Parts: sequence; structure tokens; C-alpha cells
Amino acid sequence: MARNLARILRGCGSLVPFMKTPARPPRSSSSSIPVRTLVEMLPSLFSSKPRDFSLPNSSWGEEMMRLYEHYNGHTETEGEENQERKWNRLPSYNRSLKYAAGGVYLSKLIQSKARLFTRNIRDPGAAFEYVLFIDKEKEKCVCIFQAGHLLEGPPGHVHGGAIATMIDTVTGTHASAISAPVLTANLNIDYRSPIPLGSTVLIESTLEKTEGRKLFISCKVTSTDGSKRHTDATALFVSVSIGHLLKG
Ligand SMILES: CCCCCCCC(=O)SCCNC(=O)CCNC(=O)[C@H](O)C(C)(C)COP(=O)(O)OP(=O)(O)OC[C@H]1O[C@@H](n2cnc3c(N)ncnc32)[C@H](O)[C@@H]1OP(=O)(O)O
Repeated sequence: MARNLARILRGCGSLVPFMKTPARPPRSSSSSIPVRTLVEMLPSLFSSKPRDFSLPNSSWGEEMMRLYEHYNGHTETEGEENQERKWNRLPSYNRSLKYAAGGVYLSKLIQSKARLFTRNIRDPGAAFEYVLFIDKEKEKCVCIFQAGHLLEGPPGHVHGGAIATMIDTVTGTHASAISAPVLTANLNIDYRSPIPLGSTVLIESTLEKTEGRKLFISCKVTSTDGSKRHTDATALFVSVSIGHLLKG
């Protein structure tokens, strides 16, 4: 049991955003691990640092790099006061938790082969290359997205499902930064003009309002100079408890 626990803790990745207000999950009759205590302990006990996929790699094109440097230049630096700095880069990992062990409820969340949908292609640049920045007040998020050749839908252009995935990812990450954990309850998308495969676009999300557990977010996808509107969307996220996630 102790060895299993050590493996879980070693394998922790990016569950941190989901840990803000953990609720009490039901206890497993088949496990002696106190689930709530363990779940709450996980984020503070990471022993290895997972790869941050939102940092530049060799596949990033000129436009992706230019915009990354632009927004990163506006990133708040720890311990440094500068009112001009507006955007904070959000790190991005390819898994929530790595190893499955430690009882029926934890095993539902901790699946050894589970990987974040957008971060599971080994070949850099082949699919989803993106980095997100959030503004200080958390009212807005901006994502620089470079669409790789594996995302083809119509010839030479990005698949609508891949665009929906990115919109869900950006608005979902935005909502999570405000009130984790959240689930997408509703996503409406208007596809206005196709996105060329290999191109870099901007995905901007705006918090419109919150009502109790509900977060209403709007989103647009444009060319990087803003002259072309590719996609408009609205999304509704609902804050849920860890117990809701465990229930499935
Ligand atoms: C790092 C990358 C981040 C990526 C983020 C990706 C996020 C995702 O893709 S999540 C996966 C897809 N989504 C899901 O699987 C969610 C499945 N649905 C559910 O679990 C539930 O229906 C859930 C959580 C949305 C709502 O259930 P529950 O917590 O019981 O809330 P419920 O009481 O039904 O509704 C709460 C409020 O939301 C409203 N609501 C719920 N669903 C909808 C909907 N589809 N449309 C409009 N309103 C809705 C309700 O009317 C209610 O409003 P009010 O409080 O004013 O009465």
C-alpha cells in the first residue's frame, strides 16, 4: 500500500487547477485510503516536474514565436512590480495524474494511460501547438494556436472538431482558472471561414458573466492580425465538486 501511494504521488501532473475547492467524495468500502485526505495532499507533494508543453519548441513557426514573445513580454514577473505587464502564461501538461492505484475512486481519476487529448502527439508541430495567456483580472484569455498537418478536415484546412477542441480547451482553461473544477455544459460554435492547415491563429476568450455556479464565456478565432474572423463561440461552464467528477 505504501509503495502504491508513493507511485501515485510521484506520478502527479496537472491536477492543481482542479484542487481549489475539493469536495468530500464518498469513501470506498474496498479501500482503506482516506480518499479526501489523499486527493487534497496530491498537488503539494509533486516530486518530479512534468514537461510544460506551452513552452516554445522547434516546430513553432515565425508567427507563433513572434506572438509568444509579444504576450510573454507582458507576463508578470514574480517579485517585480510593473503595471504595464498584463498577461500571465499558463503552463500546460499532458496528463492529470499518471498511475492508477489506491482504491476504486482514485483509480477513476488516475488512469495510467490517460493523456490530455491535445497534448498526446509525440511529433512536435504535427497537431495542436498552442500556448495560453490569461490577463491579471482573469477576464480574458488569449491562445496562440498553430494547427499541424494531422488536424486536416476539408483539404488543406483544419477539421471543425479540432477547432471545437481548441475552443473548449481555451474557454475551459479560462473557466478553470476562475473556478476549478468546471465541466462544459454547453458549447455553441459558428464556423465563419476555414482555417488553413499549418497557419497560426489567435483564440480569444472573454468572461461575459457568472451566475452562481455558471460561467458564461464567449470566444473568437481570428487571423493573427485580426483581419479575418474564422470562428465565434459561446460556452457555459458549471462548477462541480470533486465528488461529481468521481461519480462519473
Ligand atoms: C486543461 C484543459 C481544459 C479542458 C476543459 C474541457 C472541459 C470539458 O470538455 S468537460 C467534458 C464535457 N462535459 C461534460 O462531460 C459535462 C457533462 N455534464 C454534466 O456533468 C452535468 O450536466 C453538469 C456538471 C454540466 C451540470 O450538472 P449539475 O452539476 O447537476 O448542475 P445542474 O443543477 O444540472 O445545472 C446547474 C445550472 O446549469 C444549468 N445548465 C446545466 N446544463 C446546461 C446546459 N446544457 N445548457 C444550459 N444550462 C445548463 C442549469 O439549468 C442550472 O442552472 P440554474 O442554477 O440557473 O438553475
